[in-house]
Amino acid sequence: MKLIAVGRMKDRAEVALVERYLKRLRPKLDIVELADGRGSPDEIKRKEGQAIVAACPAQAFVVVLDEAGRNFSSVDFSQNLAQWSALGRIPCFIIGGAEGLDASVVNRADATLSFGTLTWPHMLVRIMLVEQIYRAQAIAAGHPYHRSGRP
Ligand SMILES: C[S@@+](CC[C@H](N)C(=O)[O-])C[C@H]1O[C@@H](n2cnc3c(N)ncnc32)[C@H](O)[C@@H]1O
Repeated sequence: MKLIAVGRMKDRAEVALVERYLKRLRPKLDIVELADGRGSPDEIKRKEGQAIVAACPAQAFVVVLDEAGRNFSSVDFSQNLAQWSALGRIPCFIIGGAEGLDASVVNRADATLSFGTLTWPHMLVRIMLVEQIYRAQAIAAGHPYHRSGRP
């Protein structure tokens, strides 16, 4: 699996949180960090969008992180991730930068994933995504990391 994310994660506390889950993932998640674009907000989105689309493997199953995207329960996300992986296409997650995502990226999406209608900082989205991928794998494996607690 692959994650294409705009921006370099420098904060040690954030890096440690990503690493906490990243080292447990099977299959692994390769993270490709893209440099922040420069210029006006529109130019930034366009340049970052070009770089994101160029970094997507041709056959990838592209999952765009978007607050206007689809809300999954963790169990639903686990089942969908298994289905996407079974297609024989590499799941490729995308997180935009401070200006958000260009339409060219949203149009490339095979699926979208929302963490609610709140806008989150992109580095926090990265941390939450790797945790949810780990949770999805734990659910699929029947590992007790995930406890639904719901009746
Ligand atoms: C700081 S946000 C961008 C905000 C930008 N003004 C916009 O309207 O998209 C950076 C990235 O984090 C991700 N993101 C932020 N909030 C999200 C949410 N609630 N669900 C899913 N992804 C989110 C998206 O990929 C977004 O492009």
